[in-house]
This record gives sequence, C-alpha cells and structure tokens, in this order.
Amino acid sequence: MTPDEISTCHIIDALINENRSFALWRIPGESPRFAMQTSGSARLLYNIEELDGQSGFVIAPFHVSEQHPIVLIRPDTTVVPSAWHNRANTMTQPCHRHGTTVPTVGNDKEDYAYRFNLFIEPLRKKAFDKLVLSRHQVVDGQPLSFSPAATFYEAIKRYRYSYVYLCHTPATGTWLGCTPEIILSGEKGEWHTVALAGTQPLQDGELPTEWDDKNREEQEYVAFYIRKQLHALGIKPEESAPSPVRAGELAHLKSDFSFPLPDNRKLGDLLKRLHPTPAVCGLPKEEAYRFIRENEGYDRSYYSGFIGLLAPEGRSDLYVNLRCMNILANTLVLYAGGGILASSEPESEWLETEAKMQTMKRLLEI
Ligand SMILES: C=C(O[C@H]1C=CC=C(C(=O)O)[C@@H]1O)C(=O)O
Repeated sequence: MTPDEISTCHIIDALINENRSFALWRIPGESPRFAMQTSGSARLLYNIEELDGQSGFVIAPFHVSEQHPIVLIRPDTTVVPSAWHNRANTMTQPCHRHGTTVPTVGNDKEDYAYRFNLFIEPLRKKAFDKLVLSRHQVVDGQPLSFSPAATFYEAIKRYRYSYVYLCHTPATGTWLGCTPEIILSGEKGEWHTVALAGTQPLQDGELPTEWDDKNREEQEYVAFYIRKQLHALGIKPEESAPSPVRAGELAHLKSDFSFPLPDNRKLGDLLKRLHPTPAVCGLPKEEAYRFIRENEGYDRSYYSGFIGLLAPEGRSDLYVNLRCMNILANTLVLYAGGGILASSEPESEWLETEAKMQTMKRLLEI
C-alpha cells in the first residue's frame, strides 16, 4: 500500500471505532468512492417501499425487523475526512466495534447436513422448485492489528469483477463484502438487473464452458422470477442468454435484463418486487421466504439483503449482499449459501458454501 492508502486506512478504521455512518465502495471497473453522514443519524426504515424517492447509501437486511432495519445513510460528505488523521495516528489499538449480535446456533457440517435434510424433503415432494440454504461461520481471535479498511483495499485488488464495499452504521455495525450480483442499477430511463446463479470453480483460472442441468435450472428459476416481476409492472425487458461470469475464484451463470422505467421515484416498489430473488431465497417466493426463516436455524441479518447507492436523480448501483462478513470486536461472522434443487447432493452443496466463504477467508489469510 502507498503511504496515502495507509493513512486513509487509519482514518477509515477510526471512523468505525467512533461509530460513524459511512460507506466505502468500488463498482467493478471504477475507482473507490466514499460517502459519510456527519450530521444527524442515518435513517431507519421498516419497509422497502419507503425507499421510493429517497437517495443515499442503503444497507437492507434479508428480513426487515426492529433488530435489522433498512438503513439509509444520507451523505453530507464524499471526501474521506482528514480531521480524524491525528486522532487515528495516535490510536494504538481498535476500540470496541459496534455491531449486531453474533448468531450462535450451528455453523458446522453436521448442522448443515441436518438443515439440508429439512430443505430437501419439501423439494422432493415438489412443494418448492428451489430453496437457498445458507450458513454462517464465526471466526474468533482477530489480531488487534486487523484493519477493515486495509481488507477493503486488498479486496478491490483481488476481486476486479465484484462490487466491493465496507460500510458502518450504528444500527448495522460493520459489514464488508465482495459481491458479483446486481439487484438494480441504472439512471434516467436505462435500468438493469441480473439473474445470477449456478456455481463452479474456475478451471485453470478460466471460465468453465460446460454447465450441467442442475446449474442451468437453478439460474433459469431466477431469470423466470425476474421476468415475471418485470412483466407484472408492464415492463418488457431485453434479456440476454445466460453466460458464465467470474466472481473471485468462482464462476456463475448470468443473464442480463435491461429495461426503461416510467418513474424513477418508484425504485423502492421495484426493489420490493425483486428482493429476495430465487438467487438467495426460492420459489414460490413467499412460501420459500417463510420456510427459510423457520428452518434455516439462524437470522441472516444483512447477508443476502442488498446494499449500495440509491440515487433516483442520478445513478443507482445496488447489489445483493453476498460473499460478505460482519466485523465485530475481535470476531468476524462470514456468510454463504447456495441454491438447492430436488436433485442436490449435500456434500457438493456444503463444498460450494465453503468455496464461497473462501472469498472472504482469502482476504484474512485464514
Ligand atoms: C447465495 C449465494 O450465492 C448465490 C449467487 C450465485 C450463485 C448461487 C448458487 O449457485 O447457489 C447463489 O444463488 C451466496 O454467495 O451466498
């Protein structure tokens, strides 16, 4: 890192310790951007539609609750403050990191196998077409020198094709992630979303050319759902055929949807329709959502929610919060999941969640 980057990292880590509301993010192919709210508190919302007409940096959970509200940072500065500089330099160790509570129930292979059996049963009985089963892993004992900001800078170098962010608010605590999945991006009359699903490792660093039926089917469920949601709004999107894309050391199948929007002040309504797509939830949606919340055995918190800049008057870039971690004092909570179909095998699904968690672990060298 350059001396400038090192000093920026000290400042950003100090902002976390001071419990400020800010976000640092990098859209693929662009330079990092920063936004912070210095006066007043970030806005807490309890309904996705309330995002209509709002602008700011959003962090929304998988399931909105009192404990996990939608948080909207309304930035009044986009420059990393230098006023913290001296203070940051005199700090010898991080203070308590504010955050959400650590989910405590099961994160091991045995628990995953138990949950897998709960999920596969209704899939085999055709009560669901698809369900996404996720898990978390608690990593304790981070060295005092662990720097969220330095991890962000490492991530932007390593993951060129992912959206990388570091965000802190008093309500959400600190989150960092590297996600490949857009939920909604665009400006003026040109909007974009994607159907992303199906996973394989890169083969000798290259995108795989062969995709089996299970992966194709998994991705088609997401595409089907997005098509249906857009059609219900009278939108006829242009849709590309699925093709493989990179996400770190993994590859997924993705199809792109491009469409105009009659009213950019209704982005909350559209997000409410899209979230959660079958890339993180399942089909049929409402039943799958309920099933996951009742049977997954833990609260996903902000994992598999969405995150990013909402700007109805400018450009919005919102992503599904995947390949992420919640950074707590001395503890990290990592998250990953995968789509389960009736044909899924527990061992390969487990290995897929392990591979997805590696996206964060590689940054920690653990
Ligand atoms: C749910 C996750 O990934 C989704 C996105 C791409 C591929 C997926 C899959 O193959 O299962 C998942 O739907 C995750 O990373 O935790």
